[in-house]
Amino acid sequence: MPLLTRIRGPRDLDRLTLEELDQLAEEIRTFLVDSVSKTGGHLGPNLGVVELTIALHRVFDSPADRVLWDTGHQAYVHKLLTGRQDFSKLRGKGGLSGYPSRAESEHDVIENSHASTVLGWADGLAKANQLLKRDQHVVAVIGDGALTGGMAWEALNNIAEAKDRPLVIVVNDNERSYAPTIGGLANHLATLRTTDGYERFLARTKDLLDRTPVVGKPLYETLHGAKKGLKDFIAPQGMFEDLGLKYVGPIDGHDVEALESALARAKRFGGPVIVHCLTEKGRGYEPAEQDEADRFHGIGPIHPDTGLPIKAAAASWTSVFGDEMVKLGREREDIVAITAAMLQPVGLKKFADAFPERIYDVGIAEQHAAVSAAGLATGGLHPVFAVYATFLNRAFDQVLMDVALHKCGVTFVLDRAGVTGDDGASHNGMWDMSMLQLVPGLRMAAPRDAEQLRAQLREAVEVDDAPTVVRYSKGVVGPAVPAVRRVGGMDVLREPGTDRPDVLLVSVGALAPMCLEIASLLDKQGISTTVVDPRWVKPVDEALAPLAERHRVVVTVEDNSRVGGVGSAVSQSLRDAGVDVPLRDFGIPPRFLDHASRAQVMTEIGLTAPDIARQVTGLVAKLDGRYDRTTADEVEAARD
Ligand SMILES: Cc1ncc(C[n+]2csc(CCOP(=O)(O)OP(=O)(O)O)c2C)c(N)n1
Ligand SMILES: CC(=O)[C@@H](O)[C@H](O)COP(=O)(O)O
Ligand SMILES: [Mg+2]
Repeated sequence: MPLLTRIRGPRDLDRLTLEELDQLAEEIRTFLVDSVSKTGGHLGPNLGVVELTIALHRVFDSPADRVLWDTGHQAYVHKLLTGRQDFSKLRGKGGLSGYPSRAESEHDVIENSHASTVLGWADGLAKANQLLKRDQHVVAVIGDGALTGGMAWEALNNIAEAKDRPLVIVVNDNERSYAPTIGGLANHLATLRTTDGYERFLARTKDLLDRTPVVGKPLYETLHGAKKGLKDFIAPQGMFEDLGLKYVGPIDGHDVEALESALARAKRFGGPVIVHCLTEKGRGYEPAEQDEADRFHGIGPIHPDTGLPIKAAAASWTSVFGDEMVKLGREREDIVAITAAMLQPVGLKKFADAFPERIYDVGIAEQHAAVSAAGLATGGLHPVFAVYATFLNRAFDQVLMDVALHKCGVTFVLDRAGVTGDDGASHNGMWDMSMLQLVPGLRMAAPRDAEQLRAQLREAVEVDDAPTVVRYSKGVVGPAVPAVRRVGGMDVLREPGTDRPDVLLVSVGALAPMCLEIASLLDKQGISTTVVDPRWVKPVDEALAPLAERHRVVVTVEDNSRVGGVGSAVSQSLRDAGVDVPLRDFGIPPRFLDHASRAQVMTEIGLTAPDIARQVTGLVAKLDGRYDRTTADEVEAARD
């Protein structure tokens, strides 16, 4: 009799026997593989937390108690057990989010997918419970990878201070982020893992003594009672206990009974307590268990029986970057690379294989990566820090005050810039070109195709007295877009034969093909358009003002927030140059975008050729004093 479909909420777990719980775990794994192999998603992390999530929801009473997830990519099982079992459109428009979502469920709290924040949330909630005398347990699940993030230690420092403030921290230790987790913390967790922990000793002793009841029970009670001395003897003080946190573990993270026992003890403790659980990423699905790269951390659709991807990988922006980095590494010994626990996803694996002594994986620690890069540059090297655009947000101050203030030659390569879509609001790389406009001296490039990516990366690493940024989209790199001619540092991609064209369209980065389509649509309306790619969007090229002056209107199009982006910078630059030409900037609206495919999101926010062409047509019509809906509707018709 299937069990999973009979679980409508966590309390339905209470009536299950241990055998039924094992069956449920098996059903969940089968469900995850069947479903996520179709939709793509974080299969490996979720296969690793099946028993842990079951035990959490049996010991704690969500939503009365709060169960919090760090990063949230491993919350699929949590969703299955809290009334959400339709994964058919996971991460798709109208489907379940790939992360916790308050709109989906009262069981969800943290929606963002940025790592290392859960302990901060938990600290705040625990403080609120204490002040408001609320009888609520707070449980925070954090992975070993997320524990390498600085914010986690800021929170732990606070949590450890209040011995009387209940808070359960579950360390989900699978020894991996994508790749094996690096650093001193990982080594310490390994020590704790291998030390025959007090809990395991007790469990073994209990098991042994249960088999000899006459001697067993009193002896077990004595051992349990002598726990302080025994524990110190068996399990040397770990870092967590040195901090003042009670430590329970290591616990087999796939043994529901052991997990429930440990979690129940932690629940009763009455202060901050760490439950160290040992899990296996990808557990129960052989292709994932065998995958040494990242245990199927995040996958696209796969053949469930083999684990092989349905679609062969095409040339991506990431792979173009990775290949060029290897060439650069051969040409220049001073070039080193940095990743924040994402060596493979940012395309630095080949560089690492070629130059193992010149790659630094700093863990999920983007702030440290930026400051360390300032140190590397000051030490005579040229660091290239490759990171997803959205994850650089948290290192803004380090870029500003450590790298830029000290005029360090550091190159930041921002992958997944612009709308990414299916990973939801917190993953879109939509803030970088606004945020980095603020950094004095920083130079920023947005390549339009593979050739420009290679060229602009090379230009960037030549700069040794300021931070440089190269940012590009997620996924398959677009078609080559040739230039008609170069003006200043900019490439003219298309120009009409007239002396004073109507529109100067400033095309930023990977949107070049769309901008050329806009120009074609405008042609149909009798509107002449010059398309220019600035290549380096910061600082604004001095040649732009005189070029703009020869047009009736300037239009900018960028895959970044409209607020403070390239459009704003161009507008300010033209004003400063005394060029009084109307400007209309198109970009991402300053709001959080729900998960959907990139194309669906771009359509929804009107960042498409027909939408922009229609609006520009209306703008030009207004200039001609002949604006009416009809004109705009004509372009609407041009969509087809
Ligand atoms: C600030 C930030 N940097 C990078 C990432 C990308 N990322 C997502 S999950 C992950 C690894 C997390 O490892 P861990 O916390 O151990 O969780 P596990 O996947 O092992 O369950 C990384 C680096 C992120 N989500 N947030
Ligand atoms: C949870 C997380 O932050 C990463 O796993 C992210 O989902 C990966 O994104 P890509 O799939 O674009 O590499
Ligand atoms: Mg991990």
